[in-house]
Amino acid sequence: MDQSKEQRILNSVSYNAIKGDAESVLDCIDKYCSQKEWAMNVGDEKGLILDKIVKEADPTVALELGTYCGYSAVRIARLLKPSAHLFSIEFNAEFVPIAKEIIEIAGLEDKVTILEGHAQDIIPQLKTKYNVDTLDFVFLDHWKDRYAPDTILLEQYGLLRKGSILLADNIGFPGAPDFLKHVRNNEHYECTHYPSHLEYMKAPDAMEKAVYLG
Ligand SMILES: Oc1cc(-c2ccc(F)cc2)cc2nccnc12
Ligand SMILES: [Mg+2]
Repeated sequence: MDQSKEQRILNSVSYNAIKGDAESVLDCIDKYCSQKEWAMNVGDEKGLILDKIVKEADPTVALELGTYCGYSAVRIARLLKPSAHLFSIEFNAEFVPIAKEIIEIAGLEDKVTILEGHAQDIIPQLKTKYNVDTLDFVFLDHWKDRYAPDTILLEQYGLLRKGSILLADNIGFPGAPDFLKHVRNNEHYECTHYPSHLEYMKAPDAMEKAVYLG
């Protein structure tokens, strides 16, 4: 059976990246996806915004919704302090082993736990099954119509604390209007908009930071 695009991305990382070097893994994926095959990684331009917010948050416990090939998991985990951990939720069973392998090539397998399933099923288990207290940072990068309901789940399950930082990808394109409606003009959130561009393209996109105020 023909290989998938995601398997081809893994092949490229496995062949070209330096084992244990997260930067080289990111560079390899960005090179492959800008020169060979477009893929929905957050990419190098929006990746710099992600880096900035992760450094600002300096999270002990981070959550990512939408692992895909593990690009943003590597991007986030490479910035985490020794005691910190990233949980990443992915529902597509084909992507999970590819992301695990890419994260391992980056040498970050101890910092990242990939949870396979739908966010709406896993979020309710984070405290009980995964011993999470509250989340310091959440990166939303899964299906856009799930940003708002999953954010509400995070609130309802007591997973956000005063100062928890949410960062959402694709606010420009494909867009997440319900999420923006939920966090903007909401006394419980302080929002900041970051205009950018769609990964590896000239088309406009944006990210939104929403700090939970309790
Ligand atoms: O960053 C992204 C971009 C796109 C996407 C798809 C098709 C286009 F034409 C343009 C952009 C989809 C995404 N789905 C989930 C998480 N992130 C995504
Ligand atoms: Mg995205």
